[in-house]
Amino acid sequence: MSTQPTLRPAVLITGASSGIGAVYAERFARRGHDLVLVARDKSRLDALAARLSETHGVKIDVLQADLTQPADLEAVEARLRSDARIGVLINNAGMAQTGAFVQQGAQAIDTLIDLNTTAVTRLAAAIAPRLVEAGAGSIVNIGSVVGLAPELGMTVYGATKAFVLFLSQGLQLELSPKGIYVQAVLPAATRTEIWERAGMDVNSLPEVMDVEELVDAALIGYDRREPVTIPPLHVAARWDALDGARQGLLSDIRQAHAAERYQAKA
Ligand SMILES: NC(=O)C1=CN([C@@H]2O[C@H](COP(=O)(O)OP(=O)(O)OC[C@H]3O[C@@H](n4cnc5c(N)ncnc54)[C@H](OP(=O)(O)O)[C@@H]3O)[C@@H](O)[C@H]2O)C=CC1
Ligand SMILES: N[C@@H](C=O)C(=O)O
Repeated sequence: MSTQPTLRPAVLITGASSGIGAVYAERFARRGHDLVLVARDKSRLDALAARLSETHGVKIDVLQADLTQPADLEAVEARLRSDARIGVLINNAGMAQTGAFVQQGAQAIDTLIDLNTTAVTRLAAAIAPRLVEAGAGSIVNIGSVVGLAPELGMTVYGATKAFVLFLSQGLQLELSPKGIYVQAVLPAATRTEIWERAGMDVNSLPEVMDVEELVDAALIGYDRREPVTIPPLHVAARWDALDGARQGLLSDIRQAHAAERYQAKA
């Protein structure tokens, strides 16, 4: 990686070996950012890094890591803590899981939660103090519209993505006043390997977005500093209404007593 000072922060992207992460890598390289690419498949990362650095003239480091493995996760955390050039974290690595809840084994549940929630939180926690100290930087967390409302066969996956949205909104509250931009991106079905990896045929879906269109839309939200970007949502007011209703509900929470409908009848 360059030791030359640069105006553009380096970007660390998890899950950069394919799909959404690989397109983020290409787009940030095109914008002139140096990159740190993270995933398990080193040969794919090396090939992407070689192509992007040759095409765009940026410096690219590859960090092979299985983010469900404690030692690997710690290595990425250490990089985020110590490398002052990294000013943007794209928390993208994730996996899907479908099927009935009663059929899911403990190991599969652990792996899903470790990758989709624990790693996302730990990596944000690793970079945040340094960004706060600098008073600048961005954290982008890739959630999913599946995290907005429960769907049959997606219970644990959806719960992990609801966590990502909640985490992002909490980080916005805490970090925005300190100059940090936090974005939650919520794709719907997008044409990537995630479907095949989870044993699903993407071609059986009625509608699918191309991955380049998804990332380009997410980057428009990023450039506008949107807190929540939902590229497939065609009526933006729907999100405002949902978020507003949640805040409205909070105004009717009274902590001192149970609501009248829960008062024991005399
Ligand atoms: N595609 C879709 O329809 C949607 C996707 N999303 C979200 O987008 C994100 C990216 O997924 P997408 O691009 O679609 O899928 P892909 O399967 O194409 O990409 C997933 C990326 O995560 C990496 N990854 C998987 N497991 C691990 C692990 N244990 N440790 C480190 N890296 C890992 C993979 O690389 P490697 O195998 O080399 O480790 C790969 O680079 C995910 O968070 C997903 O939930 C959200 C909504 C819809
Ligand atoms: N990744 C997809 C589900 O498997 C999604 O979030 O839509």
